[in-house]
Amino acid sequence: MTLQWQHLRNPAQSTDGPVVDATTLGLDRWRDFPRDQMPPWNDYAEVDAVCATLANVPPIVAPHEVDQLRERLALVCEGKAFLLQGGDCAETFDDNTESHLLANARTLLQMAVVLTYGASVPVIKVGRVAGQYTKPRSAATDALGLPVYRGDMINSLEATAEARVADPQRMVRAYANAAAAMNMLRAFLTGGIADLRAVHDWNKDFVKRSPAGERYDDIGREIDRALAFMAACGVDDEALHTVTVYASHEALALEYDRALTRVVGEEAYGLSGHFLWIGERTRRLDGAHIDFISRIANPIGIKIGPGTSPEWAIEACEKLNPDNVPGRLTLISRMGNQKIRDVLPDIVDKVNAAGHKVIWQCDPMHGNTHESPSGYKTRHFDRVVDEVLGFFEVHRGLGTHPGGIHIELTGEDVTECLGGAQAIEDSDLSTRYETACDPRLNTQQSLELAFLVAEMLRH
Ligand SMILES: O=C[C@H](O)[C@H](O)COP(=O)(O)O
Ligand SMILES: C=C(OP(=O)(O)O)C(=O)O
Repeated sequence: MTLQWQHLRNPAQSTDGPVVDATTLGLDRWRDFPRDQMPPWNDYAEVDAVCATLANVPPIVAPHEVDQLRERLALVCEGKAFLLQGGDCAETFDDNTESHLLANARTLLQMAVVLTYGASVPVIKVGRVAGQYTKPRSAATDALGLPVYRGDMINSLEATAEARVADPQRMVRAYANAAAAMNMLRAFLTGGIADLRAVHDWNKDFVKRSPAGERYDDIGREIDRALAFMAACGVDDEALHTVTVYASHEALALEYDRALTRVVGEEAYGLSGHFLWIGERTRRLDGAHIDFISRIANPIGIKIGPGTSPEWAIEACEKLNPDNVPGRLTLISRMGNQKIRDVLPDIVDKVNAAGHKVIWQCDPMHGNTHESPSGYKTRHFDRVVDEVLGFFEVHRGLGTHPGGIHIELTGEDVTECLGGAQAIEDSDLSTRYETACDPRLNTQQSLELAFLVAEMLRH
């Protein structure tokens, strides 16, 4: 099955200019609604000044790319493609390096190859990248009694009271870092690294020696043979040499996302990223985040935790996708492996029965976090896999499409999540525990998961 390229409108090339303005589109109505996880800004005049600057900068992504992603996601909605979304829990300015970005991108591409090859399904690739600089938190203070770290866009991870003050200037740094990341990814992904002929180079040395790395290399050899066959037949296609990875982040610091919103023609586009999502902690239907995201044309996601009712989900669909556009809305379940089989079926069943076109995506990370005996925030690979299994079981049972997975991962050899073929134990966590917030799957664990998901998709 191949993705059908459609003719895409490029509103940025329109000479007509906006035909409606921000006020008509209600882009600032969110300011009047209750807002959870508010960044503790001290100086609102400075916030306004920063936003005025960001309102005039070139955006991170382009409107036609946003439209393209929505159209591709429509295929996921129709059961003809799979959505793979992943990246850091929290991007940091320090780690916004070429090597880190490429390592993460390569891991995502490896997973995509395993899924595409293993399940013969087109895979839409979306990174948690170029903007994932904010974090919702459970408490306002950390274990030391300091204001909690809320992501590099807001304050610093450094454990001092001074570093934890929310600094509006960090939004400018976040923008600059996001722009640099997006620029680099665009250049590299179309400039050879994503070429399927380089599929073996994506396998880093530390992964090659793992069982998942070996299986991956086997696929690589089969792809080599297939490419040689196609070349011999004279078949070549751009899709074999370049890849599109879209950028996504949680729309949490609304000042930032609003400042990077542009009105194009009759619509507003949140151009801080292609795909924006609202988290479990900020999804109140009468709140600021839902209002803001309801007014932009991007494909959007909403995290749904174990406390979600089918009625809530239906109301969210009505509010966020009143025209029932396929590809517009993704419901990202993050229930925990022990709850998904009980809570998700009713939601899927009723949303479906109400006729709402949504993508069902599974985030098997956020419902499975616990503190290890040695005090690390961690997740066990078995529970992650079990939640994905549960997700597939629910959809198989209802005859609906398990549309995608949403993972916190890194291309580094970290030890943040327990288990997997490396059998990471509690005593190993301290070896390379590097996340700024939540534990991520390392490359080997990510690949293992991709093989398992490919099998689930195949069946
Ligand atoms: O990534 C998600 C949240 O920011 C995170 O799980 C909240 O973590 P906390 O409970 O440590 O605040
Ligand atoms: C905070 C996140 O998730 P959730 O809102 O599901 O907790 C996240 O994905 O970074």
